[in-house]
Amino acid sequence: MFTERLWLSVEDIWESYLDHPFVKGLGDGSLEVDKFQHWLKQDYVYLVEYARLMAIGAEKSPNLETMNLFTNILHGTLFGEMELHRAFSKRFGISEETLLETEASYENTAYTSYMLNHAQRGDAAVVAACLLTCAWSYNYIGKHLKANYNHDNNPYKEWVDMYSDEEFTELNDMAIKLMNDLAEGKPERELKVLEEIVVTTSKYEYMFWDMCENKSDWKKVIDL
Ligand SMILES: Cc1ncc(CO)c(N)n1
Repeated sequence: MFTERLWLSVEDIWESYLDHPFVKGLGDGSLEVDKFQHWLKQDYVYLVEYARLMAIGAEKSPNLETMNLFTNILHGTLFGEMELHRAFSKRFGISEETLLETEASYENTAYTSYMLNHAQRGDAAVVAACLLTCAWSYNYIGKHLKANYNHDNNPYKEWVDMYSDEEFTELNDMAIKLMNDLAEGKPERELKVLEEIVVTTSKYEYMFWDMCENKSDWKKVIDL
């Protein structure tokens, strides 16, 4: 399967997430709250752009089954995953309006613009390649944290639970199925393009963790 080949080219990058201080801090609960809040806000506006990918994928779907997969992932993102963000923001006394007013950091915009640009000019397989890393790598991290840390007193327990649970795993399985279905029968030249997108989004994921660890935003670049 195509995703088995993809795994070999991203494995090292994904391993590095597990050593990242932000991810480790989520696992053992030591992550500073302000860094987590930075993730919460940046990720909320990230997910709005990410959801657009699935809408583009639905529009470009060659058949009903593919359309069902794209829209199921779209629904799961808006009404499943984003509920986690809304629940955490309530705990911190941040309203949804405030979350949505977040100015995306340049790293955030670079990542979503990269995906949306490829999705808009590519076919449904390209859209599937754009969205794959997000779902798959968070599920990979969630499962790793669930298996390797004790979460009894971890304030981020719900984070680990959600990204490792059955529902999110199903969402990820749909993203993997989409990729394999749509890559089937493609010539090597096109598979290489899809692979490059998955490797690049994997690097962007690392950058996103770093952005949250450093609480990077436009204010740090130009404070006007
Ligand atoms: C940056 C980023 N990547 C992936 C996911 C998982 O969908 C997320 N919520 N945020």
